[in-house]
Amino acid sequence: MLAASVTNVISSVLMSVRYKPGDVDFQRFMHLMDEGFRLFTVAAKVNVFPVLRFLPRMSAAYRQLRANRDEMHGYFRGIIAEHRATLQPEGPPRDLVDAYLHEMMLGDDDQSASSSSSGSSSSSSESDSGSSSSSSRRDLFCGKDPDRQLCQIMSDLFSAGQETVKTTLQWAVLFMLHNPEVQERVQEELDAVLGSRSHATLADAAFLPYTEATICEVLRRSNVAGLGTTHATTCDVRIDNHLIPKDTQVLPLLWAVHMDPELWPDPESFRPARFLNDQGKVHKPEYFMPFGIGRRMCLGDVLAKMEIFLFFTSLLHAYTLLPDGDDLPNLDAHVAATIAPSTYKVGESKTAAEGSGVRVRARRRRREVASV
Ligand code: HEM
Repeated sequence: MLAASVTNVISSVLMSVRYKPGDVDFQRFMHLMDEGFRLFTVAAKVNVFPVLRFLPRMSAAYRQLRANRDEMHGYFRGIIAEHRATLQPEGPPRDLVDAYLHEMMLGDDDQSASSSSSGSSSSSSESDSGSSSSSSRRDLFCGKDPDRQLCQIMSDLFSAGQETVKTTLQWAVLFMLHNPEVQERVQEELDAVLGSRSHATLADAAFLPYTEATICEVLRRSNVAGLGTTHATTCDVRIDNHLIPKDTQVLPLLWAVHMDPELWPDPESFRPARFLNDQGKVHKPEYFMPFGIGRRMCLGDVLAKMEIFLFFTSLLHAYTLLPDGDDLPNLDAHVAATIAPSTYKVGESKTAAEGSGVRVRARRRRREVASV
């Protein structure tokens, strides 16, 4: 259920599509995504030891990854074709696909303008700059097959935007089961600020410091993207006594930053108060970096923070999350492209979503509490 909700955010932004959990397209998508993340961890070792690509298991993983990517791109090509057929060139873009198609059309206009001006007049500084901007636009759209670049952008945003937010919410629920006193304090704050309103809006965030601190602690403690992504040194770098030569691939281990006991005393324990100052206001130290840092930090951090806030507050305002039975689910993590919790149940299923990893029943919160 979480996967469907989170997927609908990114798929609306990208291509104005929304899925129901039982949709065949959606099920297939989730399968390709899950398999992709699993195979990626197998195949990624080849980046470090290229000789491994000759092992049958590795080459099979690569072949399957390629087949899955082609299937996904085939689906995206269908969406792009539909968009092209219904595109309003002068209208506001409906989504990212429209915005991209608009840019492509501008690229085509630039190209025809620059070829007609180069045929009719001698070069001027203006036409020089015009042709260089149109050629860079053409480069951006990958020359012969511009839709391929768009398909890849859609795949990247889909996989980066869906898995991370879904997994963070799964951790959030799990930490609430383990820390009922935190859950209760978040609910008290929501009751006080929202009153009888059914859910928070983004404008409420500034008045919910404990809730925001709790979300920060979920992001720190879960380390969903704890391995960062690969970067490279642009010059020789020395750290303590280690020389990292120019052009070395480097993985920023965000997990180590967030679990460093010198920065976060008792780092294993879940304590939202770490992110509150003496006045009870949210304080985020510079070494809190769940979305990375610098120019290539997460492109979706703003969207992700909005989504996590809205989903988390909606859940906790409507439900109290309880463990299924007496035993708490464990906090063991599965390390793949992301760091995810093991499958677990929450209470009994109210909505009987068979096959989902998270089952939220929990009591509907007493409305009289909300109105106090
Ligand atoms: C809780 C949710 C998320 C977390 C924890 C997260 C974390 C990260 C991290 C650590 C990086 C690597 C930064 C670096 O290399 O230094 C990254 C990159 C990226 N993320 Fe996210 N992310 C999240 C959600 C999203 C969403 C919702 C989107 C898309 C809408 C997204 C799109 C991307 C993209 C495109 C990159 C690559 C950026 C680049 O290389 O320039 N992420 N993310």
